[in-house]
Amino acid sequence: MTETDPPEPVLSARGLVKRYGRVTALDGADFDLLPGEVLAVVGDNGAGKSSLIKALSGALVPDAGEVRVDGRAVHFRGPLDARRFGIETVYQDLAVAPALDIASNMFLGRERRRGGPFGRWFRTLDAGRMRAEAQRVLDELGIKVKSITQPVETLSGGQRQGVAVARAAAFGSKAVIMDEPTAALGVAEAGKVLALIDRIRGRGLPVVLISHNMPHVFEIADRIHVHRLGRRVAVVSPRTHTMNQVVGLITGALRLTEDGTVEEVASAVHTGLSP
Ligand SMILES: Nc1ncnc2c1ncn2[C@@H]1O[C@H](COP(=O)(O)OP(=O)(O)OP(=O)(O)O)[C@@H](O)[C@H]1O
Repeated sequence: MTETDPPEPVLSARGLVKRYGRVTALDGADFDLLPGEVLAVVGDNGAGKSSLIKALSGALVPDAGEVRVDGRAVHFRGPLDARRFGIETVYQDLAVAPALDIASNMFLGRERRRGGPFGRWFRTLDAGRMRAEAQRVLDELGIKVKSITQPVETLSGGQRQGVAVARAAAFGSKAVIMDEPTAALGVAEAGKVLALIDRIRGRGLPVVLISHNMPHVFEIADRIHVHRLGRRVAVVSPRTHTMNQVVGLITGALRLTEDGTVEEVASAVHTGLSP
């Protein structure tokens, strides 16, 4: 690789297809996540964004196409397969167990056992170690809570989202994928989640962010993947393109040319169908 070569994507996909009966959710979708970046995925309702990230996180098995990790083809049969590759996903519906405390939530399904015969034979949990580790991750990410032992149901929406994001950041070693992490939050709490994403990027972990919130996307993303009708139609930078242009790409009013500029898509009236 020379200095001018683009970096190898950490996570990528080529030609993904997913059909639900007559509906084509993914229609030959490509995807590339570069090291250390925040990549926003934007698109209209039904464009196939969720289907795309489900394929990348193992929650959906595509009918055709390929997912690659560090350039090598992988075949995820479920979310656990993706996790084994260090790909963690935070879903829109906040997969936390409300009655359990913060530390238990962070280690849900990955509990630490005590060493020695107790851990081995009685499967005794190492609560102290889990609490200490959970606290360390929260501190590192700047998430403030009263106590690591408080039930998650006593937290605000933003704090809960923080716990879900912290869990992904703690276990993700390759990439963190987030589906609308700020959708249900107020302005202040959404700001904190954006700051959290920034810190995760600061630790060198790339983040995929699905969002309908254009100001958030422009605030945090390094690049923007525009999804339309089941496939990637453009990748642009918030530094070189405006929000209006991105909205035009989403609706199909604009398209990206080879040199990276955008142009209006001629309507039927302009295409010679009428004199
Ligand atoms: N399990 C399913 N069964 C049937 N159709 C589905 C299923 N999941 C998604 N679809 C359809 O596939 C298309 C793409 O859906 P998808 O959820 O991926 O889009 P999206 O861009 O994430 O939309 P939104 O922004 O509204 O969440 C839609 O037409 C949707 O109705």
